[in-house]
Amino acid sequence: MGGPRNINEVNSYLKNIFLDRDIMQLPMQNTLGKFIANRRTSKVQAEYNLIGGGSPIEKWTRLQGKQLIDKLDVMSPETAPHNYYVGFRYNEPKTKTALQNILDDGVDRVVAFSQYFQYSCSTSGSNFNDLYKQQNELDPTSSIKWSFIDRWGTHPLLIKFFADSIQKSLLKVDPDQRDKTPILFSAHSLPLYVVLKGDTYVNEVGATVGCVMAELRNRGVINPYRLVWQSEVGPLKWLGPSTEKVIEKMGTSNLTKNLVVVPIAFSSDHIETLFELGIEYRELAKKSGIDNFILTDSPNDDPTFIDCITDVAFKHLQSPNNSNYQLTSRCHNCVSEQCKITKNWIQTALSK
Ligand SMILES: C=CC1=C(C)c2cc3[nH]c(cc4nc(cc5[nH]c(cc1n2)c(C)c5CCC(=O)O)C(CCC(=O)O)=C4C)c(C)c3C=C
Ligand code: FES
Ligand SMILES: [Fe+2]
Repeated sequence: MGGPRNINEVNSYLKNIFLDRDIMQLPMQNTLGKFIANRRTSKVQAEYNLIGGGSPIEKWTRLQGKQLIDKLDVMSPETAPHNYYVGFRYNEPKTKTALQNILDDGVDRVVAFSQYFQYSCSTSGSNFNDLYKQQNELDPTSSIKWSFIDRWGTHPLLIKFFADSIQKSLLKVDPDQRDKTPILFSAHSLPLYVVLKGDTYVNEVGATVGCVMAELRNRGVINPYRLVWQSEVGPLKWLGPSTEKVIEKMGTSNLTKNLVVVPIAFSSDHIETLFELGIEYRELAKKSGIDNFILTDSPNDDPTFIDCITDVAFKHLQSPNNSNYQLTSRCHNCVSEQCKITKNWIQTALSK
């Protein structure tokens, strides 16, 4: 997604989100999207002010990219030297900027590596659609050989990262309460109509949670757990149960005084982890009677996570077409002409 680097970029960042037809379709989108973005700007600016005045996403993504290519140069000398480019969707450096830099550098082989572990047409799908449009404009003769990493939510090192950080967090609970402490996995929600369209995200987040819990059970961890959904915006019906309501009820019904919350769908910190979970829901938990609210760390530059993205890229370079058929398949009820065009391009690019 990217994020505003300072509060002056919040308005254009929100406009870009509300004008993206892959994430939402509004009547008279050009007018209504801008209107909603303008109305939300001061609220979102205040939230960014509480987390340091801007999004840390570019800092984390560059640290991840740099460490990934350094490791890859050693592991895969036959495909070296490697380089990384950051392409965000709603704020600079956008995909268009990254692609222009790639072309200026004379690169002829590129892996489009989605940093969302779990695929949704509203996130990764929107980015692949944008990538198609930008390359069609800037590189119409297709001088670049492309391949795609579209989902990796059950990679063993990703599972290890989450299992390790949950175990570390449980150590912050008194031993006599530790095994009973609920683990709440929280992911960004989807409007229900997107789920019914056939979007695979909910399923894929569930798969990540299932693998993390299987690993923890193997290690003898017996805690109860739930998967809950955060950050709904606007009047639509969204997938529940909502993170906010579950935290509140767990506290007010006296179910627990300790809670471990795990952001399970984000590769680095941003407003949803730092503000929504770290400030807003921490306060809500406290008010509801949960004294010990423990938020696990986002992957950021954790060494296990860096090993994970390196391994994902390394395996991909050895076998670049292995996600081909899943990525080119479409949601059951997809009516988007753009999805069709992008998926045709991906199919053609992979067979080159
Ligand atoms: C990781 C998964 C995400 C999914 C799936 C997702 C779907 C989705 N989001 C919106 C609308 C908004 N999302 C906004 C912010 C936002 N969304 C995600 C992640 C997913 N979204 C992140 C990480 C962020 C925050 C980024 C940051 O600022 O650091 C916003 C803007 C914020 C606001 O106005 O409050 C909107 C709007 C929809 C409609 C949707 C599925 C269709
Ligand atoms: S909306 Fe999922 S493929 Fe088009
Ligand atoms: Fe979102």
